[in-house]
Amino acid sequence: MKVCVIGTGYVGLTTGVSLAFLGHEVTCVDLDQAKVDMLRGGKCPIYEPGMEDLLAEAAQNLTFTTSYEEAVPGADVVFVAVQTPSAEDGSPDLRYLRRAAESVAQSLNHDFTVVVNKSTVPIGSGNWVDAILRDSFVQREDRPEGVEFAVASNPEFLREGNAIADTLYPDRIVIGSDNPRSLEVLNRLYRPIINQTFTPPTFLPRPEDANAVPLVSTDLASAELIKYAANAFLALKISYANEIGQLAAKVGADITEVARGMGLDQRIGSRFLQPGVGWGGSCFGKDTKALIATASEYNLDMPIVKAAREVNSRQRAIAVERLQDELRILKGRKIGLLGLAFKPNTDDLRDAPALDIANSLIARGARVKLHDPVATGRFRIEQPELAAYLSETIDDVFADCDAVVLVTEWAQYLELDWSKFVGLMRTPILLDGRHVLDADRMRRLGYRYVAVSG
Ligand SMILES: NC(=O)c1ccc[n+]([C@@H]2O[C@H](COP(=O)([O-])OP(=O)(O)OC[C@H]3O[C@@H](n4cnc5c(N)ncnc54)[C@H](O)[C@@H]3O)[C@@H](O)[C@H]2O)c1
Ligand SMILES: O=c1ccn([C@@H]2O[C@H](COP(=O)(O)OP(=O)(O)O[C@H]3O[C@H](CO)[C@@H](O)[C@H](O)[C@H]3O)[C@@H](O)[C@H]2O)c(=O)[nH]1
Repeated sequence: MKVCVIGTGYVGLTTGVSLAFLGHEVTCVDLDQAKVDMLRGGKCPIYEPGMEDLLAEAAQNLTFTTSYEEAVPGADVVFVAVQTPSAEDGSPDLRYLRRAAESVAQSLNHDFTVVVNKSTVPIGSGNWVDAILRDSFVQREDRPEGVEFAVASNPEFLREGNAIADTLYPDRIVIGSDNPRSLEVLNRLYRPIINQTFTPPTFLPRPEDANAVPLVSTDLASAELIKYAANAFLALKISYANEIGQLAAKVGADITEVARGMGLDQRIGSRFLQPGVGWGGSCFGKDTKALIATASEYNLDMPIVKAAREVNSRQRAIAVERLQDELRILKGRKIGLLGLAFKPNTDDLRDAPALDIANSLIARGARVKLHDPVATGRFRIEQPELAAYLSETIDDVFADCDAVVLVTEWAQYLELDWSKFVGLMRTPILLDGRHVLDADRMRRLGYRYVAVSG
């Protein structure tokens, strides 16, 4: 099938490259010429494991352009995957979506095109996009005859760092549509994934437990709400683990053991109970805020979602308090942070806990040293005022340091020979921001091991 994808960020690029890999003819549009140039050269503008390999495997079915006219005409499906960041009042800023929809309408010329919203958007946006498309289309002087289109919602559930596996082997596919023809088109598009009939990429074999993928076919509003409800649930699951973690620290319980004991109950499940400095990234913060903003439009309070947000920001503050408890005075102390990206296997720094922790330490007069195995290039561009604090080497982070915080659990850090670094520190305080290090072993090596919850 002929597919167009608007936006080549984390979601658009993964969607476009994966569909091309499955054999569809895909054209990806982005307004950012630099991104398009990189992608044309086979280079990936984001750090996403496997993406360059998949780009290479799918190259014959893939085109990148800045031109809607080159991409939209003749497409059976147009995915819109532009950013929807938070506006001042917490609601999503839909400017990028509006502009994309207006541009799509200028180039529609096929007998039937499904315009699929993949961006995370407030409930009701499907109808809003439909209205923009129709208004813009009827105003076209060159409006072709016999053109039909319909809007569908197909929320995305990929995790950064795991984007390709989440796309090829998803837990479910959700399609919201009030139009049977759209459903039929999207069913056809996704059939290789739904039935798991494709040959897996060489670098990413099909997991042994991969089964046929459930398709949730529903109305537009329900599909849009599923996305927010799922993200808010995951966010509050982590916040709950962190809230219990604070109590565990007071009563002398081990939150890792508590989370394990809870998670083995299949009704609870062990995933997303990892305690620590809490969640960051471009989605949980923005989407919980948006859910609260949408509910307030209907005079509805969302106390559980609000509490999840509160607990999450408290965790970042607690990390700094733990250091203060250990060192008493933070002014003049040298504190190293290991990990800047909001989680491992990505260079995404959006709402990364490390940024708040670093800024808070600097505000208290500490001298910070920042390290990340992958995200420093992006960090220099996005956080120029903090760039001077970057360390090139792990030795430099530890040298003469009063405390080191493991903020992001990159494999490189977990696999460090920790015995090598303890002697470099002025005081060997190690704050485990993710509860992933072996506390007993670290203590045996001479560290004063402290965790965020405990
Ligand atoms: N990042 C994730 O893990 C993730 C997962 C699921 C859902 N989402 C949602 O998907 C959407 C996209 O997120 P993202 O992280 O991929 O964003 P992103 O910022 O990485 O990428 C958006 C891309 O769209 C391009 N763009 C903006 N306006 C455009 C236009 N009018 N025409 C063409 N290109 C345009 C930008 O240049 C950018 O490259 C958001 O709504 C987000 O909430 C994100
Ligand atoms: O037990 C856990 C699990 C995660 N995290 C943190 O939570 C954040 C989010 O992690 P993750 O969900 O793995 O990453 P994202 O790429 O932000 O993915 C989330 O947000 C996406 C955007 O909407 C959705 O598509 C995904 O389904 C959803 O998991 C990160 O800071 C993690 O460090 C924890 O603190 N404890």
